[in-house]
Amino acid sequence: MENSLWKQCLRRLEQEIPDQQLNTWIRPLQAQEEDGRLRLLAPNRFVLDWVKSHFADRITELLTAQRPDDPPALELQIGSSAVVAPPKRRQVSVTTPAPSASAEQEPASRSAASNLNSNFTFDTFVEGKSNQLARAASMQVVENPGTAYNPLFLYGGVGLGKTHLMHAVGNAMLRRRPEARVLYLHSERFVADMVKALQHNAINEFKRHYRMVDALLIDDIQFFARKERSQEEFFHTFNALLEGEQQVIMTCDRYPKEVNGLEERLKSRFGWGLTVAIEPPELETRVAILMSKAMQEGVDLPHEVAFFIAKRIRSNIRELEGALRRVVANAQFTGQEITVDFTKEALRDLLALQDKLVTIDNIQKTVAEYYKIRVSDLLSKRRSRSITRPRQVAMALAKELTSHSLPEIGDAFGGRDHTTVLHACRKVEALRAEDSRIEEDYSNLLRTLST
Ligand SMILES: Nc1ncnc2c1ncn2[C@@H]1O[C@H](COP(=O)(O)OP(=O)(O)OP(=O)(O)O)[C@@H](O)[C@H]1O
Repeated sequence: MENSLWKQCLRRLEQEIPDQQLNTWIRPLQAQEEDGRLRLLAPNRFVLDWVKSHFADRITELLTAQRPDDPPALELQIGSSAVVAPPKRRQVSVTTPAPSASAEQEPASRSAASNLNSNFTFDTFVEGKSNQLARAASMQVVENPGTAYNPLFLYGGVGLGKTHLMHAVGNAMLRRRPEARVLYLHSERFVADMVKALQHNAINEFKRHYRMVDALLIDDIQFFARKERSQEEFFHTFNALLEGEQQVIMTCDRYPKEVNGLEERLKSRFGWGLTVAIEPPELETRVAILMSKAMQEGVDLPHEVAFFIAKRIRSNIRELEGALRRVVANAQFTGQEITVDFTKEALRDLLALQDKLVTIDNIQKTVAEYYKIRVSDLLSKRRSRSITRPRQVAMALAKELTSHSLPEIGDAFGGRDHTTVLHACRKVEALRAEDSRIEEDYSNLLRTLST
């Protein structure tokens, strides 16, 4: 059967490796099997090197386990088995109108035309575990635009910094080469422009406009879903840019393969470059972001206040910024000092709303559903691993997400002692550090419960 070796490996790897890592490193690989050999084609050197150093041994093990008597050889190389050839390294010939004199003389007006937000730079982007890879890949794109990772595909939930990073690349490219043509736009704008061009019989100008850029930054491509004509146009624009080694950066609120109503050929082509997730930031990063935003605003934010806000607001960075803005505005308005008590008061409605949303009841239901067990199991005395682990996770979540005390949490879990809850919290903390599956489960649950 075609690719059966790889399919079996993949099934195992899917159980062993967290989803974000699978999406970035494993799923973009294309497999070819012949004469007892498995050849894996990586879209670029970065993916190739990473797979070689992090996964090749494990893949070899899995192959050997499938055929212990005659272990298949593993070959890793750059390439694509797509029916349509991947982009060639040649310049595409587009008719580029001569730049206008004013644009030549004033790089600033270029950047205005780029639609870039000059505040979204690498300097103002706080690095954390949740965005490390995305940030590193973005910086690489600045170093080698059009060739390092093309396209660069950033995905993740709302308000996590995708747009910020994309603009940071654009701004850095312009700083290096003020004459570069960098264009940022939202996918909706692409669709609207195309409709207008069709109405005015100007589709050729439309094509030319988008194809003459050095870098096209296009946000929220989930908006292309079910818009066939726009996808068609985007597909051609995208191919032309890739062929010309012009950089394409895209963002999306989810992994491209999970966007319904997006053509398969687009989805598969998006994987030719690098696809990286931005995850919700962990507590330390949220604190660092708040401190950095406050500093930019010239506000003296005590560390314990940043910590308090970051602990209570977890859903996304936009909300975090909103909360900070509210506290700062209140302080300026009333002339009071920013303390934890002042912050509690300023954010009272917001925090009350959160408390209402995240109850122990809610946590138990969500955890039970996630692990496919019953809420009554969580509250029971049963001690099998399949029940105790979810129970410990639920207790740790209750401690992290609500303001209930340990005895109260113990009570809510079938009348357990507070030391049992404390033990559960420590156990889960240790497990998260050493077992990536538990870490992934915990972050998934945190995300579900805090949005
Ligand atoms: N790591 C970070 N450091 C500093 N600020 C950040 C960081 N991540 C996000 N932000 C800020 O959070 C806000 C929301 O980020 P952004 O608009 O980039 O989110 P997004 O992921 O594109 O969301 P959407 O999908 O809604 O467009 C911005 O003001 C941005 O500056």
